[in-house]
Amino acid sequence: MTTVVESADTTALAVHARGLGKRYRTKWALRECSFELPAGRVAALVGANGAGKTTLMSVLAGLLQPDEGAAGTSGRVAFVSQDKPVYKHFSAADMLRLGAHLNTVWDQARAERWLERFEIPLGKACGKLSGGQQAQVAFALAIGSRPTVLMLDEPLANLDPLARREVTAELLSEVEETGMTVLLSTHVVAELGGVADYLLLLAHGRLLAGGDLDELLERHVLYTGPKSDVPPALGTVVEARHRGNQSTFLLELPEGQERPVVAGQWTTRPVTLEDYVLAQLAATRKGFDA
Ligand SMILES: Nc1ncnc2c1ncn2[C@@H]1O[C@H](COP(=O)(O)OP(=O)(O)OP(=O)(O)O)[C@@H](O)[C@H]1O
Repeated sequence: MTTVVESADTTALAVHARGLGKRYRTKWALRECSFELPAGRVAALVGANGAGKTTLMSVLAGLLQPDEGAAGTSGRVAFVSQDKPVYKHFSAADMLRLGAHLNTVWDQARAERWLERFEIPLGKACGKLSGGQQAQVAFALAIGSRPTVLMLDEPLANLDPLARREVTAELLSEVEETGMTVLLSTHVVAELGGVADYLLLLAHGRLLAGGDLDELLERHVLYTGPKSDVPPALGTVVEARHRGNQSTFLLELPEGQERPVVAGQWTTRPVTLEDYVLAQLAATRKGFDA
């Protein structure tokens, strides 16, 4: 579903959540979720299957009522849900006409530009387009509504590797051009390096990490060296892996501590988004943080 919501809240923050919680019957899908997403950022919402990403986006988009806490978004919000439905008998051009009819603010040129960029035939019935092409029609519709906050649930899921790279690049240039804020959920974190600058990491319905991505990664370091039960420096072990005679530790450094220099056979390298997310997912799966 593509939904556009006009919000009365026009604070400087693009999205905020305070103590947000949502349950389905008795089971909490989201709990005590608080964060502030500044305007103009590209935020990656990541977490294992069932972590609560869709639930969070649906609450933020106003499609689900929270059971506790509150959330707000500034300006116009467009939400493209995971299934990205388009009317099967409508062509892409018909879908854009529908977008123009349903939205109070509409940028036909921008929507058409997106379709041209990805070589989506305008006249063909959407039902005859591939899954990835249908997703592009849904994105064009969302972009055409000129949102201030664009929320995309698994936008990269149906796309081939090249299209994934091009969609993220295109989103980034839309952000630069329009100043909009993007919140996208994904399992394909490798593609988000250099694109996302803010991270929201959910585990079991709770926000495990949230904030500026550079700052977050800066506080972490990855060590590889001879097999050892303990890391070569002080810090909180996010993940320890032991293979053969080798150990790898991903550490969160104590607040304010400089990156330590380690001697001997240990090597260190900066932590990437993928390193960090995989380590956190592995840790929560093992129950360390659950
Ligand atoms: N309509 C529903 N009724 C009951 N439980 C639900 C419903 N929707 C989601 N849930 C449950 O809420 C939890 C969070 O689901 P959600 O779809 O938000 O996770 P997700 O992080 O988006 O997962 P995925 O990565 O698999 O898409 C899961 O335990 C799920 O089973």
